[in-house]
Amino acid sequence: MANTIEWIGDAGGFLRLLDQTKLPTETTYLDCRTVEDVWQAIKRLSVRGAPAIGVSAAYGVCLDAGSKESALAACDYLATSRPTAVNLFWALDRIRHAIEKHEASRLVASLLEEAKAIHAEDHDLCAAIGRHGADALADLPTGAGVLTHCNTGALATGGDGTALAVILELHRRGHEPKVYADETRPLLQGARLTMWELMERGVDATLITDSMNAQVMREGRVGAVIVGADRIAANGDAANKIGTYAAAIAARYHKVPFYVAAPSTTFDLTLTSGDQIPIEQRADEEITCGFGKQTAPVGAKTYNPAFDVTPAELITGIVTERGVFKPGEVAAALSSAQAK
Ligand SMILES: CSC[C@H]1O[C@H](OP(=O)(O)O)[C@H](O)[C@@H]1O
Repeated sequence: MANTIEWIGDAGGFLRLLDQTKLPTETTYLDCRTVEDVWQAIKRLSVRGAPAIGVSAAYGVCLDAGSKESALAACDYLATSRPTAVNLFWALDRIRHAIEKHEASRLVASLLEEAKAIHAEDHDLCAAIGRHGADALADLPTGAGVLTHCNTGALATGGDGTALAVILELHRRGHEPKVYADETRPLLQGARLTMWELMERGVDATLITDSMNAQVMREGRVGAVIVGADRIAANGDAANKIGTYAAAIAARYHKVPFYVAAPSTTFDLTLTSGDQIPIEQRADEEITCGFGKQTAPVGAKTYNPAFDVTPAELITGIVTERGVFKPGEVAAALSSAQAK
């Protein structure tokens, strides 16, 4: 598996990102030597996925940390790249605290240590999510169908992923999950990235269009749905890639359990409900001219929210590194764990 995110060198080094806009046909890397390079990479989804965005931004600040002022300005700038994934803001806040705490004389080295710690911690969070999620789905019959949306694997995180970490753990344990991957329009993270990751790992995966998922559930092919998240409010409402909400409605109608997998760094407990989650709006061309192919009249108006919010009532359980919780209980569980 190619390295999604890698810091090259020491304090004077740079950030190497696997360019996810080129997958699955090309494995190419972006060497980011300025904060602007990292901002652009996040904005155009060369690096994407809530945890991976946070990790990349943390490293990005290290590219302009010659003074506390420039480092803090880099944090503010990177925070404008994408609005929904709260991991970005969590990681930048942690870097801001490190800027305040450390001596200016060795600031870059100190921030690089903090960014590497954030990266390593996310790797471990993914592993714990994989274990807890596989435990929760252990009663699925061998070979049961598992539907997922967008991409939540190693390409989206600092480790094996969130929802995909659960699927990979089920695979490792011999449950032989048959994955149905939504292609995930308009940027096709499911087709381009999830299928690439699962096929690389030898997992049985079938690509479907987003509009097929209700029919696949109706045909009884799906034993569970598991997706990721970009921001989860205190009541358990979860923002995730557009199309997730429709999958949750179909799952409820067809009595298929619907799980959300996310680390505690994806929770925003300052929000009482998902209505307060900022939803990124993206360019018309992603729909009218996807991957350079004009498929709608030039100048066609679109509505292109990158995320939607699944209400807690449609979620069976939220898989975190601390365990699996009902949506209404997860905030208290995470808060009590943080208090310890
Ligand atoms: C563990 S990744 C979480 C989340 O991020 C993805 O969005 P994007 O590809 O726009 O960064 C998708 O919503 C994943 O479920």
